[in-house]
Amino acid sequence: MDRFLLENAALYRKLVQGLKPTPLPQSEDAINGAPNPDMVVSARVRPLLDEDVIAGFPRAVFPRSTQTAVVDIHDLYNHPRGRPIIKSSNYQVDRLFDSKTTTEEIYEDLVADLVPFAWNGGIGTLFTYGQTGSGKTFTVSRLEQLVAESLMDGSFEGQRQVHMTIIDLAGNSAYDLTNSRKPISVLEDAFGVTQLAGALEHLVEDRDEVMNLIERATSFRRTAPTLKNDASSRSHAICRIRIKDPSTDSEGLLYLIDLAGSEAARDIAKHGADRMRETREINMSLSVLKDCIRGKVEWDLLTQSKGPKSKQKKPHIPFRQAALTKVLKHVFDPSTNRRCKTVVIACINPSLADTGPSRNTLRYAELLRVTVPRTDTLEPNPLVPTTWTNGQLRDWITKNSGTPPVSPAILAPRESGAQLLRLPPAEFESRCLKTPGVSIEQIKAFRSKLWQLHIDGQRIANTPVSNTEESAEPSTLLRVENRSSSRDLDPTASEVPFKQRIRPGMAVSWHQPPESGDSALGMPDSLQLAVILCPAQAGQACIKDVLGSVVNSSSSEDTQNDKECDPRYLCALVTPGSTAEAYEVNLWRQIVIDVEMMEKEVFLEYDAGTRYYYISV
Ligand SMILES: Nc1ncnc2c1ncn2[C@@H]1O[C@H](COP(=O)(O)OP(=O)(O)OP(=O)(O)O)[C@@H](O)[C@H]1O
Repeated sequence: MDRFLLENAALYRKLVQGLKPTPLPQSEDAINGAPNPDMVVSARVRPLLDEDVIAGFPRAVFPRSTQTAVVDIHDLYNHPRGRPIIKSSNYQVDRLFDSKTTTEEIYEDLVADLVPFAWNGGIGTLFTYGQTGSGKTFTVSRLEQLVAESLMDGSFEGQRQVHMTIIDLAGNSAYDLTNSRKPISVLEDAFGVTQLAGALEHLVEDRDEVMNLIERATSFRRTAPTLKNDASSRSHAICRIRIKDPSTDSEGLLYLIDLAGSEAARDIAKHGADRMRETREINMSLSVLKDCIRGKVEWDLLTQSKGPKSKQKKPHIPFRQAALTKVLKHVFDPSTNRRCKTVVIACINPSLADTGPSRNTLRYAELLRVTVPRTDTLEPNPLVPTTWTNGQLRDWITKNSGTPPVSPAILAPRESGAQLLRLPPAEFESRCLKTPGVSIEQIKAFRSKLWQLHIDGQRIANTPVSNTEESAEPSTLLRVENRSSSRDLDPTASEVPFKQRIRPGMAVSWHQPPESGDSALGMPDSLQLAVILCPAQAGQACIKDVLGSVVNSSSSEDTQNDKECDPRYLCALVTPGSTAEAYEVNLWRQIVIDVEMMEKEVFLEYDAGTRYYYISV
């Protein structure tokens, strides 16, 4: 085959030059949806290397100049009756980098965002994959350096402890690359957490420490010669960076993964049995990885979609089927409910000798793409942020984020309204703070405003349009059914001081008398919130609250005293959730609160997506 290609290289060049632009494929995005900003699938076409040029193989992979992120591969085929012919195929990815793009440009475009995302508690994952010799290690090793520089340059808000582990996986065996490639075990503990038993986790404090670890790991990476690349890696190298916030005990994760090369059948044919088995294992783990990536994206889309979820089939995420995906359990297990951003870089060798594997790599890339429903096909509604396109969102940010306005290009470079609502609060804050002059109070009020609009927007979206006057009554009932807010239904209620209109379901902030001992409730001193359940007198004599106090003390001897005191209410405690600014209502942690101890009414809004309550203004 190689001989046929070399003999016809000049003809091939001529035929490719004479090719008329093939009709553009109808963009899948135009039909199905928009690219998903939480899962970006890109391709990088490396330049032809000197050895390719010397061997005489021409370039066969051509990024389209007329259509973004579409690449053509032109193959040369031997025609049985006549001269060789060209067969072309084209592939669509989210982002395409041609041979002139530098790794620094790719970092800025794709990877730079993952670092603050993980710094603020998210899980950022980067994969490079492709045929051996296509530039995976070249790409990921420079990206690792750039991540280390960004992570350690002190530009992010707050203190973090950064821990690094670097392992590699060859088949089902795992090794610690920072500890002389000592074998380790990938285990799931009793709590379902994947443990890398025996792997060292290094606390790193500056860029040089990170770079030393990466260099040490590279030198221990197991390699075996392949036909394509003398230093080909035959294992998946996983660099895990755990970023812990000591003030909240929460942590973000960053995975940088250089996947083992998938070899072409032509190359495998010349291997021994061991290498064949190894190759099969690599290809199997890549296939499980693909199923997990797609499954997770589909799962996320399902949980964000409207409509009865119980009737929709949940995608299967087979993360236990391969050691690679077991290590990445945090990313794929839907029960962990963590926010994830994933970037895939498919590396492409442009040589005509390698069009088969290049086509496979790009086909795999296309399979990883799961588009999100286009918000511009939903009827846009200025009152429903989930229907906003990026343009509408940017416009709203400019007009509603206060003075100075938050830069929409920094806060929402690509996101739609629905996607911005899913941004973790810390990430939202840190993006806003990049606009000079913006204060933290301004950001909190701005975020509350967006959420308030979103919650009101959900009500609008859920309320059927009523055409008749008689329907006014049922529609009010529907509003009550769909309530997700502690606000009084009567819009004029706020004109009356809250202590004169206390009702079940009202949320209040309150302060404990110092003598009652703050620690008894295990609540942060700064915040005491509760939801009113009923007057304390409604409780039976034997009922006690979480502090062990009798709820209805009017049944005791102090009846007369009590009647003279301020009324008291049995309330449910509101406690912070696992993410910033999110709260849980603890119906079974009840406490009696004197009206005198109540400070003000607060509005709690329930978000069905995260199942937490948020305070709105
Ligand atoms: N964008 C690029 N610009 C210049 N040279 C590149 C580029 N990408 C890769 N190369 C060169 O191509 C060769 C193969 O690259 P690399 O080792 O990164 O491949 P690989 O995909 O990691 O292969 P394997 O899976 O076998 O490890 C190297 O010599 C590398 O320097």
